[in-house]
Amino acid sequence: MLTLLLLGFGALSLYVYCKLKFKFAEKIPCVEPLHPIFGNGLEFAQKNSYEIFKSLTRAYKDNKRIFKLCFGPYPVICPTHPDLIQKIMTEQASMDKPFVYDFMRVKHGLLTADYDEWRVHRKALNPTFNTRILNSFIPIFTDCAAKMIANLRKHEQDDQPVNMLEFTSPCTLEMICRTSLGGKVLEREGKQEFIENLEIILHNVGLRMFNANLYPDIVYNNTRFYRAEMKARKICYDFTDKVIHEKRAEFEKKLHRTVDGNNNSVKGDENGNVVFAGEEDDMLNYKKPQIFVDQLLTIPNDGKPFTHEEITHHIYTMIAAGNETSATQAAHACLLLAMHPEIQERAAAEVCELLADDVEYTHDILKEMVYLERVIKESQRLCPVAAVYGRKTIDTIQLDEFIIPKGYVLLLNVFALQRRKEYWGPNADQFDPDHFLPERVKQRHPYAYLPFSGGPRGCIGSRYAMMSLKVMLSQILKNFKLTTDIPYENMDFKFKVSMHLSFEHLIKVEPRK
Ligand code: HEM
Repeated sequence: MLTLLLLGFGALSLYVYCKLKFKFAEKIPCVEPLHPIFGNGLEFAQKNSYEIFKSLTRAYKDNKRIFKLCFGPYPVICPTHPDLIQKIMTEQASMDKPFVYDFMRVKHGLLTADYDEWRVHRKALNPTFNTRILNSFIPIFTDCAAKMIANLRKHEQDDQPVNMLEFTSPCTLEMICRTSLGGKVLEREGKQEFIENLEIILHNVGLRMFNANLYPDIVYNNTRFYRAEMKARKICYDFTDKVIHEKRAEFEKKLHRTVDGNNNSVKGDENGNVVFAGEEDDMLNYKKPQIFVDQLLTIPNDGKPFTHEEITHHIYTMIAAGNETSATQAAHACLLLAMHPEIQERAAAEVCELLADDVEYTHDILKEMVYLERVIKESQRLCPVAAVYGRKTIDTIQLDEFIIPKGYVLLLNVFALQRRKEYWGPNADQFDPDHFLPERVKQRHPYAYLPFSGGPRGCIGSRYAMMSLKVMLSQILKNFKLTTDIPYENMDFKFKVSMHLSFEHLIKVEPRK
């Protein structure tokens, strides 16, 4: 009897506590069906990641401004209107990331760092993605794309389609590894193991993010996924540690030479990078690619050099954030082009004219690929690889009449946002690159399109991604005609860390005459 009374009292206290704690969200519309104890959690637990994504998208489409999802009593706030999204993206109060980002185990990396650390690191790293540095990467992008084209050529006489992602993935991985760790990184001993184990890490992190039962460390750390992830991390870190140590030794040798040669003074470029003796011309004119790790070794981070751990976390963040996203987006764009022959021909005509006589890629040529840019943007609108992402409040923020306290998760679904007819018109679900004609862009809400997120914590690599995608896609279009048997209406998605097609990118490549 006493036990029953105690249990009853405990349950009542918990109920009252939750009622008071989550009172701020009481009037925010919620998604039905809502279980009295588990909230929406039960429904989610019974679904696979594909069905969860479908229900989430329906909920975002049905709600005009804001709604909530309840996991037990805990509310997750889901804004749907671009005004509210703009506020979230631009206010300091919502600049932090939810706990699931911690599963990546790169706490100093920009993607996951706590707000205070992120602010300092982002300020230091912004210049490492400036236009001149990005331009210094063009020869690397071109070389990696040429290898992808050579591999595709082996299939241009096949009757069977290829899976385009199998060609774009090695290409973007090589781009990101060479621009972040140096030109010869994928020629080193152990590179195959590095690539395979990187895949294991990314896969297992994604698996954990989409399985709430794997969230508690005590559960995950006792699974085979944890053991495989730790083993893979050791192999990858051993590989990159060696590269970073060698780079540091090289940096220190050059620094001594420079300091001695300049009577103990060191010159810096406009980003604060050290300019080494004998390399002034190359470095100040960005003739050599400005490799990310070299920059991390030289730029100050709030007056101090970056530590080995910080450098490692930044490198892995770039690889995790920039590789699969770009590869998948390139494959999506190819499939959409294969499904829309007229648009493909127009884009091909533009790139063939700009790249006639095999001219070398330059910043200006890439800038002139205006139609291709609209194609890429439209493919990011309809098939955004980063379709759902989150923020966490570090202070109270007002969204409409609701005051959201510190410590709550704000969940954004750009897949739903980028297909809303209010902003994209009656053909919102159609592939139409003219959605990005300058006059139409001007009329639209600036936060109705967010494939790279937005505001100060938006993607630092967005221009890198656009340049590398233009090089890859212009080479594919210049060399091949793409066709597919998959009708556009059948495009369907599944959800891992990023959004994927629920089938392969099966495309036939024929030589372009
Ligand atoms: C098509 C390709 C890409 C897409 C769609 C994309 C998308 C995004 C999105 C949506 C975010 C915000 C994520 C969040 O808040 O959870 C983000 C952040 C980030 N991205 Fe990208 N990205 C791409 C390519 C790249 C590339 C190539 C790099 C690096 C070379 C990169 C580096 C980063 C980093 C470091 C962040 C964290 C920024 C911060 O919090 O300050 N991304 N990206």
